[in-house]
Amino acid sequence: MDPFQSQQSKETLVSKSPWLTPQSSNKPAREMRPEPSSSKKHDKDKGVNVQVFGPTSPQKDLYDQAVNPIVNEVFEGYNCTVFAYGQTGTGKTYTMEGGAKKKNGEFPSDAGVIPRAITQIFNLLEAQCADYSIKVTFLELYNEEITDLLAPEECSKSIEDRPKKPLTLMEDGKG
Ligand SMILES: Nc1ncnc2c1ncn2[C@@H]1O[C@H](COP(=O)(O)OP(=O)(O)OP(=O)(O)O)[C@@H](O)[C@H]1O
Repeated sequence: MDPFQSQQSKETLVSKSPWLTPQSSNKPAREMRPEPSSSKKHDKDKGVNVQVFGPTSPQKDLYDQAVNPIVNEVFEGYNCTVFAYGQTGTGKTYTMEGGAKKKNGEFPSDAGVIPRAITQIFNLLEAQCADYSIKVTFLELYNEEITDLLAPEECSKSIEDRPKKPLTLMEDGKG
């Protein structure tokens, strides 16, 4: 899955969409907020947009420090993006998807950002006893071509057998 690719140990970039963020003038920027005490060791990184974790950082630490606060901000009305990139084979898929499935309702230690974020979202919704609906899209952007990986007519076939169905890029009314 390439739209949410990440390199865990070298470059993991987490950002909000500033042009879509409501009430941004009333809110301090995320990187200027007080950090939890657990991230004291990253004091030197405060105020910078890109923070680097060491190569031995476990999936949970990366999630708790970099992504958990972003998901909370979604519930405050922000549009957020977890954007990750890196050279081929550096661990983007591993970081985002993780290496194994849930066992006995518990995440394995190598569960990635996506299952952890989905769990956090549903936990927050359940805690609010909210009526909610959730929409999910899963797009592949490869060689400047966008493909809808959840297109219904393709789901009956295995991934290898599915013909690529490119989507058309369109602008909204504001260009
Ligand atoms: N932090 C990690 N711990 C253990 N194994 C890892 C870690 N990061 C990556 N790997 C392993 O390294 C290999 C390459 O990782 P991965 O496929 O995630 O890279 P990628 O950046 O998505 O590659 P590509 O750009 O080619 O799709 C995989 O076998 C993955 O399981």
